[in-house]
Amino acid sequence: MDNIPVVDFSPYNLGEKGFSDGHDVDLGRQLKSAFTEVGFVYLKNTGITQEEKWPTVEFRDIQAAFFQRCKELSLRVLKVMAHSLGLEPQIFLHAHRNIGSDDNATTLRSLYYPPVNSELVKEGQLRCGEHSDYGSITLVFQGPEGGLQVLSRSGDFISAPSIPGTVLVNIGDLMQRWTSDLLISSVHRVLLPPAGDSRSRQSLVFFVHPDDEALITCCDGSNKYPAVTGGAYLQERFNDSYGRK
Ligand SMILES: O=C(O)CCC(=O)C(=O)O
Ligand SMILES: [Fe+2]
Repeated sequence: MDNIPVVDFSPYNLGEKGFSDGHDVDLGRQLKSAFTEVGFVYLKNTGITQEEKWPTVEFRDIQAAFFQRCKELSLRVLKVMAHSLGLEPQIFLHAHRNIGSDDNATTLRSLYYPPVNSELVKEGQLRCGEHSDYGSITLVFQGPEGGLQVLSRSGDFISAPSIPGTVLVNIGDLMQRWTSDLLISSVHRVLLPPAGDSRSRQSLVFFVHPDDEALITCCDGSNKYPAVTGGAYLQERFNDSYGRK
């Protein structure tokens, strides 16, 4: 699979109550296949609408409500993931009980990329450098400008444009470790706009992390990676990134 699949999330749409009952095998299979092969998926019919993405008025209240919607969607995705891997359905949810509190590092970030003067651009410059995300999963809401690219297994960068009516979801490094490298945390980047395109770029990104105290052990029972708490893992990654020993 060398493109990012679009998967219909209707069975777990936020408008549907009682998602804890039963599960959709087909949806789980599609999600698992996307996360094992590309590490990214577009979810459609999530219940989060196009309009909700772009809060403009009464920002704080809207932001808090949007955070809550993202949290709920993330928990549903984590639940389907657990099912799809044949794991105890609550395994990921149990480790994400404190999203939105001080004991959990999950954040909603508003990322503004200023306009670029193409005459000043140097060879190889990017809007956002190549990286993978640290946490469990990430929800990405992009504007229409596009520019996001994902490194595929074959070694090529593939475009991940904004697809109206979908939420782009990707696996983070800690989830890859948790699943003993079954689900993949793909490297991605944001390109500069094409020459002459002087638009800014706006995205909203919901980075999901397990609770600081949650103990993450390889879910297949192997000892591929030692157990680590969500908090300690994140601290380690920040230390590496920011050069602190
Ligand atoms: O702005 C985007 O579309 C994605 C940014 C990103 O990958 C990140 O901040 O981790
Ligand atoms: Fe990222």
